Amino acid sequence: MERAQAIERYLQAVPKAELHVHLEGSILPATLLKLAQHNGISLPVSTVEEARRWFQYRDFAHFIEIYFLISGCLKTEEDYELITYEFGAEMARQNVRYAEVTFSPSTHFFNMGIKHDVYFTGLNKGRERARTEFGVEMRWVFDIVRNASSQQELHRKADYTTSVAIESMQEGVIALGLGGAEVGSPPEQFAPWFEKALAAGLHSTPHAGETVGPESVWGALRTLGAERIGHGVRSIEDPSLVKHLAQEGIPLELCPLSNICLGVYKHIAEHPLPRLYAAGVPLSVNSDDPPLFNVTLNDNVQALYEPFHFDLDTIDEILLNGVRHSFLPQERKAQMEMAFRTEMQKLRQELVGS
Ligand SMILES: O=c1[nH]cnc2c1ncn2[C@@H]1O[C@H](CO)[C@@H](O)[C@H]1O
Repeated sequence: MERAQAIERYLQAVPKAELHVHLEGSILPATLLKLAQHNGISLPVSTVEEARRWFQYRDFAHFIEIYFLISGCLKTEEDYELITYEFGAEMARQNVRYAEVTFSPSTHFFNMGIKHDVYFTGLNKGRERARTEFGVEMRWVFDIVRNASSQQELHRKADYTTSVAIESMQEGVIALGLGGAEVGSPPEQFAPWFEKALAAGLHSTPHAGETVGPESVWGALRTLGAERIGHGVRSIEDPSLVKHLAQEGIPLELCPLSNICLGVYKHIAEHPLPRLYAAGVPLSVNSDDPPLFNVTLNDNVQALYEPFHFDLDTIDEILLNGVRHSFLPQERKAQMEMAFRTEMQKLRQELVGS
């Protein structure tokens, strides 16, 4: 029994890097209630307990509905600064040293009327305070929200997201993403914006293969220049795609507990992560929208030990993938991987004895 507890303590303490986590999906419930009240937004819940029960989803569309409501609770620069600062505090609690954090500018600009310099000044003030106070580093992934009521709206949102992402490259934005409901919104139509973003020097990491099958991952690889895939978990359904991902070394940003909470898989024991790993597909473990699933990144990491039964050396390698698959410059990645390895060895001796 105590070995299992020692391993749990080790997995909490070990340094990590996270590549797939949404800022608006990480707002702490108590903070969300305060923001809603302060900004005159009426939510169907008024206590943290009620919020936790509210975070149960009938299906993906229901999740997006709640996600949209939550995004609407943000109004001032201070609100954006607060949620980013608190995100940094949570990183420190999980021993996450580096995170590439997804944010959806078009929801705030078009749906809530918040100007770029309001939300982005807040985001970067919060990011800087978290760096100074907790020693955690964040970079931004701005994602195009794929759902729109018309082609014209889709173009407007994609144009806006891509241009603010390119404009903000010197202030921490490192990649263009693609989020929202995949059903009925295949990746191919977003090729022009990803072409523009890649040409400007941004990286490409669209969501694909989460709520739809392998064809969406093929589409993201072939037409969006995807260097990583958000989720991509349903690649498992196409052996030729699994082989391609392994041979080309294209990383998947897996979020196992998110897939259970959103009904992609019924039980964690049937999640394809072990099969993808065994097939040689590069993968990292991420939390996606932790408070919205009432879990933490460390709960996702713990799943590698129980129920996936990976040994600690393998778990350490999967955690180091969070550094290796990041969009940091090569030398920064090498430094960070070295520092993580040294700390892992020390913690393995101290906490597990092996
Ligand atoms: O797991 C996810 N898949 C797709 N979109 C997600 C996920 N988590 C959060 N979002 C967010 O949902 C919004 C849709 O309007 C987007 O902001 C997207 O980033």
